[in-house]
Amino acid sequence: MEEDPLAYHKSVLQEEMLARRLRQAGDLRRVSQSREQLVKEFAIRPLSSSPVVRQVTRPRPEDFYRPCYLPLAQLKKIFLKDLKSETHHRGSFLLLRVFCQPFRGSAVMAAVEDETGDVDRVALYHTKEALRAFEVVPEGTVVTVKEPFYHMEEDGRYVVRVDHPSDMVVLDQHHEQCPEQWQNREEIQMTPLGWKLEGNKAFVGEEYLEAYRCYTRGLARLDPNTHEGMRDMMRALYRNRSSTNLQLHRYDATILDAFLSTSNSRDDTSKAMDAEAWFCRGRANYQLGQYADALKAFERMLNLAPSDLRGQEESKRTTKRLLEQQRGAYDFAEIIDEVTKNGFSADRASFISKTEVRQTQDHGRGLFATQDIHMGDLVLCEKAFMTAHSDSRTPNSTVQVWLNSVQKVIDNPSQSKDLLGLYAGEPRTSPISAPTVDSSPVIDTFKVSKLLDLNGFSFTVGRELQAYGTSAMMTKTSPKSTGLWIHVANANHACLSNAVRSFIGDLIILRAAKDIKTDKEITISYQNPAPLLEDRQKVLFGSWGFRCNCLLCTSEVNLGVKSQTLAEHVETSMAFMGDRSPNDVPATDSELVAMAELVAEDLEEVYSKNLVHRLPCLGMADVWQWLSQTYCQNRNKSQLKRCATKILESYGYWITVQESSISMDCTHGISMIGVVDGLMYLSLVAEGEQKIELSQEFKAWASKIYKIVNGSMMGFELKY
Ligand SMILES: C[S@@+](CC[C@H](N)C(=O)[O-])C[C@H]1O[C@@H](n2cnc3c(N)ncnc32)[C@H](O)[C@@H]1O
Repeated sequence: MEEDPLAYHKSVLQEEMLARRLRQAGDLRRVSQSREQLVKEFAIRPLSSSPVVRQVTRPRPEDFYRPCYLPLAQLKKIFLKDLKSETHHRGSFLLLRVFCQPFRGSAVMAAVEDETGDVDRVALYHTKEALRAFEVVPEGTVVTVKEPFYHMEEDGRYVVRVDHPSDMVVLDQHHEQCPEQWQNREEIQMTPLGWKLEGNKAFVGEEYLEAYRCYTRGLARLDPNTHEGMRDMMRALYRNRSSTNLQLHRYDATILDAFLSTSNSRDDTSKAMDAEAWFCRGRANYQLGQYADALKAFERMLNLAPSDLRGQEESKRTTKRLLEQQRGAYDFAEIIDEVTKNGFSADRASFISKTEVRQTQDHGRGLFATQDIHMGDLVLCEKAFMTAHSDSRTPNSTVQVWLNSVQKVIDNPSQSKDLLGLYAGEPRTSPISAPTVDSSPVIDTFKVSKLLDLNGFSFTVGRELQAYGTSAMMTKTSPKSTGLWIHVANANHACLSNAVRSFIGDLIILRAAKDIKTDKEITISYQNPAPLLEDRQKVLFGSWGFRCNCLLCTSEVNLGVKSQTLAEHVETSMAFMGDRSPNDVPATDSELVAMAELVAEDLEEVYSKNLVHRLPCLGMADVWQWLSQTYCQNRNKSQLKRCATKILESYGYWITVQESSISMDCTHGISMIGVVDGLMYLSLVAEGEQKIELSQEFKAWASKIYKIVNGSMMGFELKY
């Protein structure tokens, strides 16, 4: 293979950089730029207004380090001059002021000074993607960087690198650590009313972070024990901040502020204000998936303001969510219509009550059935914790899911336990919420990156409207998306699984692929099972760090399926079919058909023991499919019947036909679209033989399997 000169060049540079880092590690910082140089650099950078492609990459495990878990009060102040290269300054903090407008590259870059006037740069990684740099750290902001890491970046320049957002604490002007020289006199003298008005101005201008800061400063100026007039001001600031938090998706804080703003007084003005607070509370509960609490909040709101249309609408919407949550009452056709219009987001509740997370014997936690679930039934439907879709600006959806998940739990610490409880590799830990230090939850961003690898799913949005398995479905779709579903993430893998997953917008759907008894573990296949055992194990080990020992995998070892022979036959079969589409095979070309029959016969021979045990023989499914399609075109019904039955057997489904009824042994079946094809061929043959009832029964089975594989019936009639 030819070597890519660019890749080679890049790897040489990386090695040189690493060598430089190692050489300089522990050396005292050398000043590399003056304040004037930085002012110039930062004045130019924000001017680039063209949309940037975010080149944020996920860190390599060898670069992981832990966040600071100590409060500021227990850390020792150091200055920029004390920094050492490639060093985590454990037990210390820097006190800095941002002196230029920051800009966003792969990180938010800020030019900072310390109290001695020394200057440098801070790179803030992993901040919320949607925020502009000046919203994250506006010019003039006073910050502390806890346990700073002084690191050489790709361009060969050093920065104070912040990977865990909680390692940087923004200080209020009144904070005891904020030096007088950096205090803004005008701001210090502003009254709570002044802050409220400033906040309102920012809110109207949709500068929600700024509005939040203003209301917070206003509240900090208030003495809660003052007279009633001031209490009204305090409630107003809380109420306005509650609405602001709602806009910022900070739902925990919305609820708390709304609570603190209610007066429960009976005069009309207070009632109107309290109604607004209950509304915010209800909306926040709704967004957190706490529908029962949301409904209560909207009822309280409507008690105070019975004719409020927003309250009426919200309470109707919430009632629907409760029904979905309790009964799994979904109209999937309606949801598909909605998600295709709404950027692939479904306003729906999760239905997970038929399942429970429990400890398994040897695979950590797993998902278990709390009731009997019939084949084809909905096991669960879960709304995503986070999804992201690739686009030209942010080509990597996994990076977005990672950053937005980190931000989501920083904004809503009540959800941190759900996220951080997911499996992130050995050792397994029991779920705990992120600790709050210096008023902000400490989230280890690297841990979130790691758990995303083990728990995230990649999927393709836009498929919902197409018939499953058609070329339209494969081609008329958006690029890859990534999603995280907290409950489903507990499901373990089996190639021979008893449930199948599918996606509609940001909902994941699990349907039972066979009857599942109460207390049985529910498994899904993490990948489309490849015909060869080694291929399956390679992917599972490479991506999830385990080897599968499901019945299919162990049988292929124990039943002596000779991997080498099988691999050769599967390869022959693939090569044969790869060259020829059945559409191009003339009806008269019996030689080709005979060749395909020989390939199939050889494969049956290799799989003979699997067949006796009615286990799937995935390597021969394609050739039977090819033959079925050819016989179908040639209108050779008896051969079609034989080959279609073989397709089903390849996937582990065994049918017995008695008169006009059929029974299917699905014990070891793997639900894939090929099974639906096989059943529809059989339906066609029966129809040709005038056995209408039998034909209908095959079609009913076909639609059942289609629904399992596709999640809904969308596209079935279109395809068959
Ligand atoms: C998405 S998590 C599933 C839940 C996980 N068992 C837990 O304790 O949270 C994926 C991890 O579960 C384990 N796992 C899943 N299926 C397995 C299997 N069939 N055999 C062994 N380990 C499995 C692996 O450690 C894998 O990386």
